[in-house]
Amino acid sequence: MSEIVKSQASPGDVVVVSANGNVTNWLLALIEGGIPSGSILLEYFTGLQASVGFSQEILKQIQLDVKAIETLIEQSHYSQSDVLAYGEAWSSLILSNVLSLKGCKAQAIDSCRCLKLNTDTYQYPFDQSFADKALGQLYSSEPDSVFVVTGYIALDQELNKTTLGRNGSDFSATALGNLINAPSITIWTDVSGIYTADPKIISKPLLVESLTLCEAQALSELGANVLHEKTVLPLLSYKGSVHIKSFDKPNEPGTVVSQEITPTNRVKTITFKSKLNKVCVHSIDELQARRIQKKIAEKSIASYVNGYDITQHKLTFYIEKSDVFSVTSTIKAMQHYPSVLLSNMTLISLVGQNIRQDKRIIERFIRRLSSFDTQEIHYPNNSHSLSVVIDDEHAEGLLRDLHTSFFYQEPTVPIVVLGYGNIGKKVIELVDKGAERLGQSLNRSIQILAVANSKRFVCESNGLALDNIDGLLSNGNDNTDDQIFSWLERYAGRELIIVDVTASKSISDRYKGFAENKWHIISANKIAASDKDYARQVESVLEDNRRIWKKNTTAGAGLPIQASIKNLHEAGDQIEEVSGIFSGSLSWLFSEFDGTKSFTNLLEVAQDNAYTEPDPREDLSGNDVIRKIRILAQQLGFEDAPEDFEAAISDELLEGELVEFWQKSEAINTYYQGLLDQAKAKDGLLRYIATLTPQKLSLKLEFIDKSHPFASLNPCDNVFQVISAWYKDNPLIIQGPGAGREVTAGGVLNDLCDLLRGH
Ligand SMILES: NC(=O)C1=CN([C@@H]2O[C@H](COP(=O)(O)OP(=O)(O)OC[C@H]3O[C@@H](n4cnc5c(N)ncnc54)[C@H](OP(=O)(O)O)[C@@H]3O)[C@@H](O)[C@H]2O)C=CC1
Ligand SMILES: N[C@@H](CC=O)C(=O)O
Repeated sequence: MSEIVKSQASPGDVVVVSANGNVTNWLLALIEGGIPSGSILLEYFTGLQASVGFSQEILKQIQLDVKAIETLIEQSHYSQSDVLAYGEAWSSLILSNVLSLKGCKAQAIDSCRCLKLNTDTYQYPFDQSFADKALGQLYSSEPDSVFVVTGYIALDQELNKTTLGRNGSDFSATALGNLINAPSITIWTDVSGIYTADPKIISKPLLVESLTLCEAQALSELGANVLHEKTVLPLLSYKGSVHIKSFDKPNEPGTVVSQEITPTNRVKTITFKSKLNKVCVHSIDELQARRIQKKIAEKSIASYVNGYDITQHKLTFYIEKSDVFSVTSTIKAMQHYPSVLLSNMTLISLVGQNIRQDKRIIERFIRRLSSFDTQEIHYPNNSHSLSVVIDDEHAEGLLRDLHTSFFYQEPTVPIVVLGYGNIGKKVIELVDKGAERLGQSLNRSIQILAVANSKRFVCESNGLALDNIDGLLSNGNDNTDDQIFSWLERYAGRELIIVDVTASKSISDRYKGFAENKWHIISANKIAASDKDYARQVESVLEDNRRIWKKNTTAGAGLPIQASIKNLHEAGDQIEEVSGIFSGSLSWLFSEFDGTKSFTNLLEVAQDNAYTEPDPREDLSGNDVIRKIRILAQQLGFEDAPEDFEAAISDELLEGELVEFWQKSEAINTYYQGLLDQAKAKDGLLRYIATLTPQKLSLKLEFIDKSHPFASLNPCDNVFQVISAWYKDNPLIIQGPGAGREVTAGGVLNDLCDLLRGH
């Protein structure tokens, strides 16, 4: 410790010390008769003198003090505080002496010279003017010294020595730091700061870099060893910074307690207090209950989960086993009758600024508890903690479970969603609703960094709040020239997922750049995937960069056709043919179109239902299905087969701009009425059928018999009939909705899960 003080302290700095080693416990044992003499103290200090080399005079002084203590105790002529105060006095003498011997001028100071307790003032426990006067004198008489002040001891209002209870030295330190307006206070301890959980139970807890004052206070009220409740008290009015560091690893950053109130809404740490007993006091009113609580607090005894039941007139709380005797006798002395209801209980609490205002944290907490037999959930009087009581036997298991759940999710891979139309909006809605569950099942948190449409984009490095993307986009950044990619440059080379739910060629042209930037891609946009040469180039860069391209929704929306082909292929099956209906919009249109409503009328409905492409001519021209055929052909190894594709509409009806297309409604309706009449005349049905074999890729608008396997589909269904070596006489059929918001967005989320699972 002397090396740390020497390297870090300057003249005028205050170092507050507690008693060395076990000294306070030995002094107590001497007082209580647990040990017959002070020889253990003498042995200890003789050893210490040999190892740290403080002066012989100090050792002699300690020997005299120990003799004096023994005599006082023998004569029963002492106050406990006076005896205990020796521990800190010796400590400050030794440290100041060792510092001086090392060339760092230091003075041992009795804290009773500067710390005097105030009358019952909760917020300002010490007398400021008393401290100002004493410290002012010290600074002027010893301007070039470091002051080594005894902790744990102060004067009471009658100017008698008094002890400050458990962790009293830390309390003295924060109190003195506050009284002298120190720019910073460092609490040196045997751990490197505050951890996400007790390192004795959790093998690899994370260090908490910073705590807000509210978090520190909540933590201290839950019995944290490093930050005692009283220690935090002076910090409520303190303006400087507070650090918790390890004297074993002084160069590590430790934990900072900051005055800033940053509403991070996340769990920072989980506290664990075991071996608690539940005490209950029956038949008392609320005022009596408060008096009991006050009395217990005055005895510096921590009580937890305090609750007064107004209907049953009873007070319940938990205390440490070692405090049971003192608490029950105190209550009995107040003419009430306590009973100890439960023993060996543990209090586990989540702590984080405003976590109680985040229903997802509460839901996750409750969900984790459901697999444990817990005693009671407790909502403390602040919004920064959430507690549960469980028996000691199962407590460590619950702590491990909670710790994994709240801290061991792998860091999120940030996601960017390009396209905020039918599918993009639904994807974000599903992520927003399911992020919690997804995070749990993937053990990764999901975070969307940016969302764009063709005009605007919004971004937030810490993740966007997903419940108001419409509002954010309306005031978002200009994206008319794909400006989002300038913002995204900072992520080049970092893992990121691009979700392309546009139908844009300019975006698909960027896929190679995405791959070069080491970004994963999830596409519902079929343009890049259907261009075999370009797709190969993209795949090759992705492979070099160990990144993934998921594109299941580019054929069959959410149906598992691509995965099934891949699995069969990998398992050794030989696929000979895949045929079926691959257009959701045309499947729906040809099922619904019976002449009662005009075709263009139905086309508008299909568009409203998000079955069509943004430009429905892409569906009618066959382009959309052709893309799907080419995507599947690559997976089947049929990509070089000759193509024979027919549109589902005559070419002249497609000519011109989209508005001109809609102006030709009459001609379009006449065209389809003609086809319907032909189908009826043949007692058949109109279907747009794709067939893939190694010899040919074809797409045709056909009249099929009503008994044909592709005849009786639900409107909008896709059907994929797979004939292979294993599925020869009885083909494999994959059938279901082939277009629509939910199924497609669901498919995109499936891709996301697969990607995050590394499939
Ligand atoms: N609908 C379905 O059932 C299925 C659709 N898909 C595919 O999903 C994709 C999206 O379809 P859908 O949501 O219906 O189409 P929408 O037209 O509803 O949405 C497309 C979105 O992309 C945006 N956009 C266009 N260009 C850009 C750009 N350069 N940068 C950022 N955003 C851009 C549009 O912006 P703005 O709003 O400003 O126009 C719009 O928000 C299509 O590729 C489609 O083939 C795949 C399977 C099924
Ligand atoms: N427009 C497409 C939507 C899905 O890819 C279709 O009709 O199938």
